[in-house]
Parts: sequence; structure tokens; C-alpha cells
Amino acid sequence: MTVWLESIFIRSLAVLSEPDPYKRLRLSDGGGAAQTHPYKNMPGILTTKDSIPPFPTDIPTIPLLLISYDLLTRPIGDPAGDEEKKRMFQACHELGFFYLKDLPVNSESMWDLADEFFGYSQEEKDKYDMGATGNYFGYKKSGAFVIDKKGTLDRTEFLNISKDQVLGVDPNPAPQPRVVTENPVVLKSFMTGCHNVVEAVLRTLSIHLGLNPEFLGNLHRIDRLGGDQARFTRAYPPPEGVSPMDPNTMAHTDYGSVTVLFNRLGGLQVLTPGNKEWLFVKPLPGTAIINLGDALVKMTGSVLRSNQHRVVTPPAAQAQCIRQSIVYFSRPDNDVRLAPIPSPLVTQEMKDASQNPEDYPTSGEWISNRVKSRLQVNYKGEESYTKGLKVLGGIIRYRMPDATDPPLHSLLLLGGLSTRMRTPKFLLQIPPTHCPLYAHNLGLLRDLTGDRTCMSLRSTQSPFLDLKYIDGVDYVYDKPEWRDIGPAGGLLSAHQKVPDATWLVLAVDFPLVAKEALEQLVEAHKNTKTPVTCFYNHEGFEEPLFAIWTPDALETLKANVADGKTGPAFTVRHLLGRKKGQGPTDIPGYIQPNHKKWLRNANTPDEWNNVVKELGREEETVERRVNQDQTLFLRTGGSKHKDSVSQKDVEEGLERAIAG
Ligand SMILES: O=C(O)CCC(=O)C(=O)O
Ligand SMILES: [Fe+2]
Repeated sequence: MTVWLESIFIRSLAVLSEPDPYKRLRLSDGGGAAQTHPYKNMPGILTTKDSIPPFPTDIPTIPLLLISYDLLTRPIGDPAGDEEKKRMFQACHELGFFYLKDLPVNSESMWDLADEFFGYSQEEKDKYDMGATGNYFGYKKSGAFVIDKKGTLDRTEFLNISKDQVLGVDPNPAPQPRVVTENPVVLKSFMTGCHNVVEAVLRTLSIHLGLNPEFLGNLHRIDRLGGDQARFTRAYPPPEGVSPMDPNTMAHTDYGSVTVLFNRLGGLQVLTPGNKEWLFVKPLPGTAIINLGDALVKMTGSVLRSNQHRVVTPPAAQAQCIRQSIVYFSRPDNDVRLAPIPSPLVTQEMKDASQNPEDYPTSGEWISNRVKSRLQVNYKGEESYTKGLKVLGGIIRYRMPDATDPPLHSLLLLGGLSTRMRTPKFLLQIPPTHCPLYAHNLGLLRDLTGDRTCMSLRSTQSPFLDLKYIDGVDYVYDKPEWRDIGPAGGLLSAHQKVPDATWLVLAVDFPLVAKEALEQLVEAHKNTKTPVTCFYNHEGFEEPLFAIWTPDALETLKANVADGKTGPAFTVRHLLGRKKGQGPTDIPGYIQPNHKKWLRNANTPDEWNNVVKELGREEETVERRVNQDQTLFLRTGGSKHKDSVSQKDVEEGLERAIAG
């Protein structure tokens, strides 16, 4: 072993065997690192505004939008201001992170307060420990949080200072460290400045969510009890054996609404939504980094995004520095329930969610639970950690409705011969209106797609249709080349008729389908942008005949049909990349219906009777229906008494019926 290797080896051993992490850090300091900070025995370099080593120019960073507070706060109608608001909303929808300049906040003195606080003895700081009950104000020492399911400890200490404490809103103030009691002016100025930023952001969001401009701001009142807080954070360079890319803080989304973050050193990383790469956020002097938290995600059904981020050792020359940050976290007032807000953009899924406010946690409960789940003292192994850690943001994401989306067409498939039902399904009468099933489903489609509504049928079916139901509805017969391939023939014939159209396809035999089902599908399609968007049933099977098919998807279907793969389900799986044996959950394009009944099929008289019962009209059975109206029954000479009829019987029956 060379002398060089040996000395490193011996030093590492000494480092690793030292139980105190702070001493370990000092040992690992190698004796060479500058100790320019005023506090004794502290590893790493304490920087000031003017002594920050440069952020490297050769590493990839995330190109956040730079938004101007001045422009943002111009009155509605000011062209530059309106444009800035639009850019900010887009950033909040797509990433949930942006830079903000022209700030109305003085953060300079806060860095000095942070230096002062972290310079206190450990014993002094521990007096203000935030405890384990879900309280989120006070001091958290390094290692009090668990950052992954294995139980790894975090490496950041912080002090959270309550807005309500500083501004005198809290009727029961808690004891505070000297740095807080002695600096009310600095803290008040910082907090009110940051709250102004939060209000400007919330106002812009409210406007773009189609709400009263003050809607969200009214849920975040500076004079109401809430979880708003200023935070000083500090992390030391990593001890030996810890890689600079091992996070100091866990990958997380913020809990609250709007976070105003001041960084001088690098280290903050954001997980990019598309390619899931961690990219550094480069600190820009004179700006704050603004990011959204989960409360806004919950209240908007993910129209707004809270993106995952984490903190690692600052890059390159900054790695030896003590990393501090100054933050202001805003949350909805404690008594606000995190229920969907009445914005037209809030997704249908959220609108279908419970209307009872009691079903949603209050902001206060939500934050408290999230904090508890992160504490090391509450860590009970991998499984419970993962369960307790319901990270909401950054997972679900919806695309905004796009004004340039071409209008949707819809196609009702009247279906083939319903041999097992003994009467054509499309003619079954649906209580309570007793209109035939095709008319009922056509009505739902027409409400959605107007004169872009079409039926796929056979010529033998048309005489049974009642003009009053189909007036103005287009129709398409299967092209000869696709006549015998089942429903794919209907889809391809419609595609050939209007090649540019995206079709919402619905088979006639979903008797319990509702308007909300179509809306859920449309909304999902707008957001996933997959070539086909398809419900799956409770057994996990796709329903390709209750789906949205784009022209591209129909071209693929055409090619597959030419290849002998005539089942539309095959093409759906092919297009959405569903492998054999794989469940549909989490595959974009596969949609679980909000109500199971929407996908109920009826293939036999018994199944139909059950549907009828479900609709509350027990007497409206198939037998009665059949006996009542012989023109709708397949007059097959005695087949009434059989359990089933052959395909030939049905064809003949239909022909006889048409003939008179
Ligand atoms: O220190 C930073 O740059 C970010 C800290 C952070 O993400 C947080 O405290 O939530
Ligand atoms: Fe954060």
C-alpha cells in the first residue's frame, strides 16, 4: 500500500468510528479547509454575500421562467402585466417552480440572523426543539427526519419561525430563541414582504383559474391563524463516506401553498417532469425561487403542480461551504379545508369527489400529519414509512384544455346481433323513459358532440330506428371490406368517412352510461394526450368500445386489421404499451371509471333484468317487453320458448320484420 493510500485509509477509519456526526465532520475536514467563519469547531466555510464561490458553468441546470413581480402586480388589462400573469400561470401548471425578480422583500438581514442562530450552542438550540406531536414551529436538529424508507437520516438543521408569533396573531405564543425576540422589525418586514409575494402569486392563480381575483388570497389571510413560517436552514459539507449526490433533505413536495425561497449557494435540485432527471437550480442574485405546494394541488385537482425537489451538496467549488437558505412557507389558514375549489378548470374527477367539506382535512391537520410522518422518532420501518408518506404533488398531472383541440366527433355502435339477448339490444327500452337504448345513448352523445354525432349500423337495423330520435344524426354503414370483422369495421368505416376526426366511441350496450362518464373520458383524453383513451372495467379489461380514438390510433387499427388482428382491444394494448399480464393502472390512457356501473354490460335477458331492477323499475323485464311489442321481438317462430336463438334465426327474424 502506498503511503498516500494508507493515510487516507487510516483517516477514514477514524472518521467512520467516531459516533458524533459533528466530530466526524471535523475529522473529515482534512485539516486543509478554510475555517473563515466566526464560530469555533464548525466544519465547512461560512460564506457571506460577497464570498460565494461561483456556481459552475458546466453543469446542466433547470431553465426556470423568470417572472417580474412589478409586471405581475399591474392591474388586469395592462398588456405586459397580463402576459406576465399568463407566463406565471403556465409555469405553475407545468412545473410549479419559477424565479421571481423585482421583489418587495428585504432578505439581506435574515442571513445575519441565520448565522447568529446557528452559532448558538447545540444545547441552546435544542431548547426550542419542535417536538414530535406535529407542531411545525421551532428548531429541528440535523438527523431528526428520515429521508428514505430505509430510515436514512437527514443532514439539515432548521429553525421555523411562526408568522402568527411574529405578527402577534397567535394568542398563545411559545418561547422563542433570542434571535427572534430581539429582531422583530427584521422578521416582520421579511414576513410581510413575502406575504405580499404570496398574495400576488395567489391573485394571478385565482384569475387564471376563473375565480374572483381574491379567492385564494382570502384563504391565506395574514391576520388569521395559519402555518405560515419563515425558516433558516443550514447543512454542512458531507462527512467522508457520504457522496455529494446523497441528499441532505429528502426528495419532497412542499406541503403548503406558495414557498418563497432564497438561495445563495447551489444544491437545490428539481426533478424534471418529463425525463425524471434531477437538475440543479442555479441561484440568481436578486431573485427568489417560488414553488407551489400540495395544498394547491389538492384544491385544484392537480391543475397546479407541486414538483418534487431535494437538496444535495452544492456543486463544484461550493461543496466545501456551509449551505444556508432563507425560506417563507405559506399555507392556507388553519381552518381552511383542502377541498376542491369552484374553478371551471378543476378537473371533473375532483368535481365528482365528495361535496361534504368534512371529508377533507383542514390545512392545519394536513400539515401536522405530514410533519409527523417525516420524524425519525415516528419511524416504524419501511412499510409504514411508505404508507405514511403520501406525496401528492408531482404525481398526477392534467393538461389544460386546449382551445386549439379539434372538436370531438362521437360514434354510437348499434352492435351486431344480440343472439343471447333474444332481442336486438339497441331496441331494449330503458326505464324510466322507456325510450330505446340507442336513443338514450345517442342523446348523451348528441349533448356532447351536437351535429358531429354519428351511428354505425347495418342496413337491416335502420328500419327499426325512430326518426324522432335520430333526426340530424349522421350514420355510417360498414364498408364491404370490413363487413365481417365485428366492431373494428364500424370504427374504420367512420374513420374513412371523416379521416381527421377524433372519435368518442360508445357501444350501445352500456345501459347505465351517464353524461359524467363521457365527460370523464373527454377530460382524461385532453390530459393524457394518448392516441387512444379507454376505460377499463373492474376486472382490468379495456373497453375499446367506450373509448376515444384519434386518427392516428385508427390508422394503427387499420394496419392491425389488415394483419389479421381485428379485435380493437389488441390495438388499444398495442398503442398504450400494455404488456401481457400487466394491469391497466398507471398506464396513461387507461382510465378507471368514477362509477363501476357505467361499464355494466347486459348480454342476456337475466342481465338486462338486473339492469332494469337497478333503474328501479322491476316490472320492466325483457319478457314483458318482448310480449308487449312483437314488432321488436325477433319473430322466429317459436324461438320465444327457446333459451337462445341461432344467428341465422336472428337474421331471418330481422328480415321478416323489415318485410312487414
Ligand atoms: O434549502 C433549499 O434550497 C430548499 C429547502 C426546501 O426545499 C424546504 O425546506 O422545503
Ligand atoms: Fe421544499
